[in-house]
Amino acid sequence: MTTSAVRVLVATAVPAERDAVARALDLPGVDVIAAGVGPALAAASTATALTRAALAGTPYGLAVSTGIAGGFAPHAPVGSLVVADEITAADLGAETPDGFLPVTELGFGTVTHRPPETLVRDVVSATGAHPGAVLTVSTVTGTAARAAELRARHPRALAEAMEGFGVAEAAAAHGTPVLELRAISNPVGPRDRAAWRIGDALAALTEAFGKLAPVLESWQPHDR
Ligand SMILES: O=C(O)c1cccc(C(=O)CC[C@H]2O[C@@H](n3cnc4c(=O)[nH]cnc43)[C@H](O)[C@@H]2O)c1
Repeated sequence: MTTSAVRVLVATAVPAERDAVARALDLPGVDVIAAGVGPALAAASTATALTRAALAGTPYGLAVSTGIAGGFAPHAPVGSLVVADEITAADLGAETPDGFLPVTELGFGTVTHRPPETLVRDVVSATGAHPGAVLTVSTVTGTAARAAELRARHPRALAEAMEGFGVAEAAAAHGTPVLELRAISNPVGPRDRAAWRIGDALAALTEAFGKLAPVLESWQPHDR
């Protein structure tokens, strides 16, 4: 028996990232959208796309959050790739005199989604991406102190970006597996926007998705 490829929704934040991915991924059944910046808009856009496809009788079997990201030095240098084995909302919770409490410790919701292990392994093999935790933040880190605080709370964190958890929440609501792949454009730390290597990171993203095409074409949800 032959199995057909699952439909894949790839969500970037901005059009430049969408175009970098689309340059390498021209496959039937793969849609690449610019879903907006930040977890809320990413979740809304992703949920809308997933719902539309489901109502049309052509549901997606995988949602991918991707784009550029900040990397935690020295683990994820500029120009490298990171694939999330854990997508964690790093600032969803409450500040207390004793430190940060995630919403889960307040008795609500979830702060982590885990992509399928086999898919993460396949992405590592195909692209050379480093596997680790990718944090989702609503505020880009701008100081060394905040970077150190995040790493202390999440010792496995390799990168931070602003959309992964939103895409993952939307995917989870549809029972759809999720993946997050990031190309590092800047170190997480003191703000120096002029030093962001956006062009290099977008080129790395295009190269990665070129290598990923056969992985996405052959992946099946039961491989989870
Ligand atoms: O100005 C441009 O040409 C341009 C091209 C592509 C992308 C951008 C963005 O500004 C994307 C914003 C997007 O990037 C992620 N990101 C990148 N670095 C970090 C970081 O250090 N901390 C958190 N997020 C980061 C994030 O997902 C943003 O949505 C501009």
